[in-house]
Amino acid sequence: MPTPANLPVSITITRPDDWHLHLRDGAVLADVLPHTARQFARAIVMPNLKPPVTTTEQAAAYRARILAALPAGLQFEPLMTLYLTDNTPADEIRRAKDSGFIHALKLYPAGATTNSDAGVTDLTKCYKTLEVMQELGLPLLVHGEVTDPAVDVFDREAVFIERVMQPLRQALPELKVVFEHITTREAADYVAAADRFVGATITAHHLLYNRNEIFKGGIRPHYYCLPILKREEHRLALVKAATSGSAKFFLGTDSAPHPKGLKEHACGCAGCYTALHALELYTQAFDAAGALDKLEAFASFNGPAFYGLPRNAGSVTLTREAWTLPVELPFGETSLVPLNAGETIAWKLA
Ligand SMILES: NC(=O)N[C@@H](CC(=O)O)C(=O)O
Ligand SMILES: [Zn+2]
Ligand SMILES: [Zn+2]
Repeated sequence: MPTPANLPVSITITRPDDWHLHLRDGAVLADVLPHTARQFARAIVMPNLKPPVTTTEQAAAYRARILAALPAGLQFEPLMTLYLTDNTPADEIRRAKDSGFIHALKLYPAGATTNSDAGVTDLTKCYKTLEVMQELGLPLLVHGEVTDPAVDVFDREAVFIERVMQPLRQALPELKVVFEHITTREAADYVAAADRFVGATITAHHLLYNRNEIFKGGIRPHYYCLPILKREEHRLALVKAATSGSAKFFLGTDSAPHPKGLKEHACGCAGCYTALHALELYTQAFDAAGALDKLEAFASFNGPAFYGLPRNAGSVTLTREAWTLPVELPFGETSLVPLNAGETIAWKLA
């Protein structure tokens, strides 16, 4: 189809980063890492391995395995994180900061999501440790959902704001906090109204889809992730936040690979694999909002500013050029189904 004359046919932006990524470990690393490294110069690497990455020593070893899996010719810097537990000692925070390669700690409320069993049972238990993070300027990244089974799964993020976020920010007002993968109007409003110590990542899939997508013509497990897709009004609030020009919102794909057999399953895993085409999906979302001019700050400037890191050198170009995604990808001994498998999308990374 010819492109109408008034639509931009390409966009060039400073090389972006992914501020929320799951790379997993072992043989599959080499299958997923090149997808990310092709688009992004750096990524905040999530620590929810089995067992979780809880010490600086473990993070150093994991970082070395990531770099060893990087194909020659690709430049990529993994920004490591530690998994916060009820017992993370203050000394571990100092070691993490001194390492130079650990950029944050991650809060998984115990039981909230994939590999969160070793997560925090009550955040107030961690306040002493968080105080040291505040002092050293090491951000806390939060999976912002309560785990109370009495709370409806669609309300868990909004309730987290009241039950965890507000008391935390009251107790430690200068602790840098990233509200990860926000999915609701409540979270977008909360972050927009907060001071400079709070930021948020937004995924491409939460910008593009509402919860209807999970149930279109039958149950579609590849659209199941946590926090779960919400109503259209929430998607619109996320698009508004991402395209607002506010420096508090930045790109975080939450690309989360799971083997095909565990997604297409009676009790399927949560997580969408978008690393293959993330930048194209974000471009599509910003284009649909008429806000391509806001993509660069969201993808390439706001994240480094929040983390106190320099912007990347170099650039990437996307063209309005339709291409069809593979139906599956290699994933160690098994296979991986990307989000939008077999579908044609409108933008292509050059
Ligand atoms: N987002 C997801 O649905 N899953 C993530 C975990 C997470 O980010 O919560 C995963 O590790 O699979
Ligand atoms: Zn999460
Ligand atoms: Zn995640």
